[in-house]
Amino acid sequence: MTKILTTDQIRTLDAYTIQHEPVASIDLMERACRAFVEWFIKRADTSRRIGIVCGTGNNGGDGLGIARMLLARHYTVTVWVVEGGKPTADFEANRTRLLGNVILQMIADTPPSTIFDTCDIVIDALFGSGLSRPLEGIYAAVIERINAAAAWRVAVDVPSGLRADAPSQGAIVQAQDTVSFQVPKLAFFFASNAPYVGTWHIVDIGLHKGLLQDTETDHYYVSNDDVHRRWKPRARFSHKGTYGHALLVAGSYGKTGAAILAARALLRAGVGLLTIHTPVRGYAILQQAVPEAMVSIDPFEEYASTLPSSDGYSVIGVGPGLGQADATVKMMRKILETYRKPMVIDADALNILAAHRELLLRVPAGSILTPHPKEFERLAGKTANEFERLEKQKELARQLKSVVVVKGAYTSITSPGGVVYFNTTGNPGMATGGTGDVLTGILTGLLAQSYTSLDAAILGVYLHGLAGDLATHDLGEDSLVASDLVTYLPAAFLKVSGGKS
Ligand SMILES: NC(=O)C1=CN([C@@H]2O[C@H](COP(=O)(O)OP(=O)(O)OC[C@H]3O[C@@H](n4cnc5c(N)ncnc54)[C@H](OP(=O)(O)O)[C@@H]3O)[C@@H](O)[C@H]2O)[C@H](O)CC1
Ligand SMILES: [K+]
Repeated sequence: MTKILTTDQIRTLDAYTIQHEPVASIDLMERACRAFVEWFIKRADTSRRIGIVCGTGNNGGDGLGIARMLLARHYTVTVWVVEGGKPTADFEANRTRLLGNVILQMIADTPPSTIFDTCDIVIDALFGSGLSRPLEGIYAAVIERINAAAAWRVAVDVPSGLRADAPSQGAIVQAQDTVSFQVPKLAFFFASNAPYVGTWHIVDIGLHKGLLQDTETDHYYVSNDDVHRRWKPRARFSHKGTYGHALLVAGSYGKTGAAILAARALLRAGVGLLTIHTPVRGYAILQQAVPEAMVSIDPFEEYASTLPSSDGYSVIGVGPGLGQADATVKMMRKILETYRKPMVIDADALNILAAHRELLLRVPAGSILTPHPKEFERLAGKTANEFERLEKQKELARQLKSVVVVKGAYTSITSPGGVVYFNTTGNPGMATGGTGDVLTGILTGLLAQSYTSLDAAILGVYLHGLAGDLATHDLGEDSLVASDLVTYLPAAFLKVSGGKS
């Protein structure tokens, strides 16, 4: 797992590195500038006219150092400094080092709208992790000009105006790319900040490895290696019983497709045996569409009302296309009163829990809940921003002793212990009906194979998004449909298992 640290933790790491490497602060800044420039010159040649907008803190100091290095590589660079804050020592040191290479353009008042017209690229080095309040006045005016420029906007460390660890207000640079030092910031993982952060990139600036390792955090993001470590190869002498028998309670009249998608994904996730419980109207369709599954037929025609005994199943996945009929609510109540093993609860099953809160506390420990933001709001209440929502998500996971997965651009997975894992696969092509049903199937299939609920969630969410990425590679984003995720799931497993699955 790769850590996401707070700005206070990064500051502590800075100070510790300076003291124990040891390295002078200005030389650590030099390392940051060099790391940024190494990244930058791979993406822009010297024909591109560059503007660098600096504050007077260390983010601005980075900007001056970057200017000096790009000038030395024969780039055309214009440097603006927005006057206002007390210059830091490292800013001054880099201002001195830049003397003679370029005339600094000082900005004291609102600049003309044409100020950045001659720039192909604007590098934002106004503010970084030191931002402590909304930007106003001259800073807001300059940011307005930066955002209006037709240039490619690249932010140094953090887009100016964005708080790294808290909700942001006021003027914020809308960067297409953010090049951040050593670790990403929590704000990068919230959909509402995507217009400011753009695509984020991490460059290593050699902060003290030992302390980095020992620094505790509750926030991680998931990489392929992490997921590979969680995937379990199959033993040679195993049989279908080894891989569990899942019960999928899904489908209602007009929404049998959700049950088909979830069932197919469940099977592709490797479950040993699958039984689908569905109303009469779904029986023939499911037997035809998913021949590998057995079907348990509900006495009701159009929606599920009565579960067969839930014994003998390793896991129950409930929700896709279920509907919220009274008889279905009664069935949910019965399941939650009698079944005590982990469940995967999604879609209408979540909405039933939200509408009948006494049922929420009956969720068996070790379950996985998979709400999208709207379903989460119904479960946990409205929140002002994604930071607040994340705290509620941790609280719900703790309360239910279960894993809560909130689906989104960076799906977040919260453990009962309050640790959060941000997924890093997936793409906008997956914003299409049925992808949630596929995820429910994958998670149920993994849980049936005795993955812990946290491993099943981290592995399953990653595989789901990876299948989407592999599908998009061949099909594009516009035409992606939920069934493609099932089709590409085997390829995702092969990638995660290093070809051994
Ligand atoms: N390990 C690393 O990541 C390294 C990062 N580096 C760079 O350093 C910056 C952080 O630099 P810092 O000087 O701490 O802060 P900023 O440059 O972001 O901001 C400068 C000061 O501005 C003041 N401030 C805060 N909010 C506002 C505001 N809304 N309006 C006006 N001024 C504001 C604040 O001072 P106050 O005393 O006023 O609070 C800031 O100190 C990091 O982002 C990297 O770019 C190093 O180069 C190397 C290591
Ligand atoms: K910045």
